[in-house]
Amino acid sequence: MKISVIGTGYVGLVTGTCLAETGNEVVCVDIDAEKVQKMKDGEVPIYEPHLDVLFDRNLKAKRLNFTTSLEEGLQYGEIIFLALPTPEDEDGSADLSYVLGVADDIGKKISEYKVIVDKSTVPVGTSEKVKEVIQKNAKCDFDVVSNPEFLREGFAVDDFLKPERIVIGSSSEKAIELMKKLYKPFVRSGNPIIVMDEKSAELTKYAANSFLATKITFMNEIANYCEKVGADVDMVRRGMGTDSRIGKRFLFPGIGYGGSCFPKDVKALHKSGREVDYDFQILDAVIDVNQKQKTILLPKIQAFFNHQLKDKKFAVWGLAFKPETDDIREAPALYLIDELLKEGAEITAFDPEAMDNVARKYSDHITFSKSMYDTLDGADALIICTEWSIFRTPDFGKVKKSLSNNVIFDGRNLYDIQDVENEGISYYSIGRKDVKI
Ligand SMILES: NC(=O)C1=CN([C@@H]2O[C@H](COP(=O)(O)OP(=O)(O)OC[C@H]3O[C@@H](n4cnc5c(N)ncnc54)[C@H](O)[C@@H]3O)[C@@H](O)[C@H]2O)C=CC1
Ligand SMILES: O=C(O)[C@H]1O[C@H](OP(=O)(O)OP(=O)(O)OC[C@H]2O[C@@H](n3ccc(=O)[nH]c3=O)[C@H](O)[C@@H]2O)[C@H](O)[C@@H](O)[C@@H]1O
Repeated sequence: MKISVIGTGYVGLVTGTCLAETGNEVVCVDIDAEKVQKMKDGEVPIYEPHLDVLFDRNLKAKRLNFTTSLEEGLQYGEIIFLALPTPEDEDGSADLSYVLGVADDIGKKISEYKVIVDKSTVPVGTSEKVKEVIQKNAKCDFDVVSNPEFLREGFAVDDFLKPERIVIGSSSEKAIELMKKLYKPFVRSGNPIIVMDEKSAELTKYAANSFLATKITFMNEIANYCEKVGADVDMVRRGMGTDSRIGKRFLFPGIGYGGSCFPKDVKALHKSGREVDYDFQILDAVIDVNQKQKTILLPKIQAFFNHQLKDKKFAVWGLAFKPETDDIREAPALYLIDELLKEGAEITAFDPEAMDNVARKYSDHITFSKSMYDTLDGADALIICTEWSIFRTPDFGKVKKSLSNNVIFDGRNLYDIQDVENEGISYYSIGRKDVKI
């Protein structure tokens, strides 16, 4: 099939590449000319495991193509995916200007039947709005489908190629059949294509993300409570997670959820509720708790250093909002670093992939190191913000020797308490017993 993808960011690039991988001919459109040129030259503009191999293969086979011309994109595909940003607006709602702006162009530029597929995360009722905007100028038939994307950064290729489910929201039999045909190669593992109305599909996406954010936040509260009463959240997590109704995943406490989606999507659903006079009280609490959780290590750091953080030097391991990505959008590490900088501390950081992105934002304030151990030179303490595999089994001898204050503050509970205690290192983590040497 001929496919166009409008917006070649994270979702657009993964969508385009994976659809080319199953034999479709794909044109990806982006307004960022520099990015388009890089992709044409064979460069993958994001760090995403395994994407480079698929990208390279399909680019060389000429099944994957890039352009800055929206007109070309809109003429090309019989199915047109919208993978455009829906960022947080000033009032917390989803900014639909990218999606509706392109919809306006679609109405003016299509001349034969097209299926317009919304892959962006959008509030309930957006597909109706998109339809209306296109309809204003359209001279041919078209259908609008809501097809939310559930991929996770770091596992995006696997999630796209072997999805647990595909949600298709549409009332058009013709569009549903085309979408089923397109997705047939991806459902070989028996996972379902779930067809529903557009509004339910749109809400499924927000409900899934908000539920997962709530699950994490609930565990963060349990962890905070564990500290007050002397329980160990690791034990509680394992005890709870074995109940199949609860499940083991997304129960890991830490310094809050971040990323380009959970924070904005929880806020957008909350705001959408307000618009119809519905108060999502649970989401109010999730937003509030998560905001505080990002700096939950700060009081522990302050107490350890008797509230004298001026000129203290901190080594920070991990900047990305989670491992296996270079994405720093809403990364908890950056919130904690901001607070430490405000108190006059100095930061030397290492992240396997995200340092370039952070350097662009914090060019004058953070020093970056070539290796995790280099950050420790002259540092008073080590702070861990992202659970990259490389941080899981460090040479504790080296860590201890380099740090002047022999203390680790761990926002991701990477180490066994007993192991760190045996090494003679003071250790503060989330929801577990502190080790005070
Ligand atoms: N990043 C993720 O892991 C996931 C994101 N989503 C949703 O997918 C949507 C897109 O997210 P990302 O891919 O992360 O966004 P992104 O910000 O990485 O990429 C968006 C791309 O669209 C381009 N663009 C903007 N206006 C354009 C226009 N008029 N014409 C052509 N290109 C244009 C930008 O230059 C950029 O390359 C959002 O609604 C997001 O919530 C859904 C699932 C996963
Ligand atoms: O809509 C989206 O963009 C995507 O948002 C999330 O994917 P992603 O943001 O890539 O990352 P997650 O793995 O979900 O992690 C999000 C945040 O939660 C945190 N987290 C996750 C799990 C956990 O147990 N504890 C925890 O603190 C992570 O550190 C991270 O900051 C969802 O998992 C995807 O299904 C969805 O498609």
